Amino acid sequence: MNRDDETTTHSADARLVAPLADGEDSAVEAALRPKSLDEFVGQERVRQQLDLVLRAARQRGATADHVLLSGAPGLGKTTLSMIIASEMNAPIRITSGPAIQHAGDLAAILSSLQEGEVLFLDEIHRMSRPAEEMLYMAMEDFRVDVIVGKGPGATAIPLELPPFTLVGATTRAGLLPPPLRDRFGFTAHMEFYEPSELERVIHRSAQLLDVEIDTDGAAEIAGRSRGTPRIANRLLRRVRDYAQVEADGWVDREVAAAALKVYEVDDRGLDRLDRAVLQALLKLFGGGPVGLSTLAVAVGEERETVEEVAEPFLVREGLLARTPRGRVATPAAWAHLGLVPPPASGGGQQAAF
Ligand SMILES: Nc1ncnc2c1ncn2[C@@H]1O[C@H](COP(=O)(O)OP(=O)(O)OP(=O)(O)O)[C@@H](O)[C@H]1O
Repeated sequence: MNRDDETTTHSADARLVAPLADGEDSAVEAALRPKSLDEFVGQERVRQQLDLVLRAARQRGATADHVLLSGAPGLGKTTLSMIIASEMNAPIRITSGPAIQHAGDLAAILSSLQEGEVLFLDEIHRMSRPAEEMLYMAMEDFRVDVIVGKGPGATAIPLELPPFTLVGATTRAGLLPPPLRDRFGFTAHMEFYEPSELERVIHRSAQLLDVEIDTDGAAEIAGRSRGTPRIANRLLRRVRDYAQVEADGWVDREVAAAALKVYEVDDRGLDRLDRAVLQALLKLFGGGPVGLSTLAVAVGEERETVEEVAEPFLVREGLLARTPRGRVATPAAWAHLGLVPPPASGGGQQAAF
């Protein structure tokens, strides 16, 4: 799923549990970002490996190897790139694949880098082909060929670059051409966070935002955050509003649960759209199988919204299965909505999932 897909639908935009940043997130996130590897919660394996890569580079007095970070939105790729720069005591330049449509755009950025600078290229899989090819040489030889002129008279002028560290981020490592993937010295896949890790994220953010929260309150929010720190931080801010107005600013389990009920985020992190999809699947179609288009019409949404915004989380949670014959609810979906599968229909088929 790319950003365009996720942001074109109004349902996706308005969602409290959307993994992509909204305007408010961007304003607050800078204040909540961990500044060092020690402060970065979870992702133990990635953290350990990255720590070694950076320490070794520092000891050698060299620029760190290029790093590729892959994983879903909101798991901390931008944060980690800033940490890499700060651990290497280097400046950072931030850009993204869609912003680099021409090789010349990339040449301009690369030629203005300082020695040792970190270049963070978000959504690297969305860069144009000519820019991508220029990047190969830049990564490997710290050199680019700038083409001057057009047609038979065009000449390539080689341009030396200072050594730099490229940090590429992608939600879809599988879309990267192998020659690009192979040029990264270190590749890290970021996983969704465990509830206990999200609890630590929430406690840390609560402290920075001056929110009083107890362990149970943090656990309640963590369980609804869909494994994603960005969502955890966003839910915390909404709970803070509720607590301020209704509970003297204090957040415990009851306050967190009551707040998130107001915002229609249930105890598993499903929101209204997710539940509408499940409810239609169970109540109107007996648990499926039902075609995606039919399901979308039943919930009054675009096909893409159901497929790209609601379904990935439902599938990940084991509530819905995509089969060649259509969408099918799992036994967990019936249980989650407190419904009993009809004996003669979906129930039997669902046992297979
Ligand atoms: N491991 C972590 N510990 C604490 N906070 C985290 C962690 N990972 C992410 N966050 C917080 O979550 C928010 C989103 O993180 P970030 O912007 O780095 O995600 P991202 O993976 O780059 O997302 P996107 O791809 O959508 O830009 C930030 O506010 C950041 O502080």
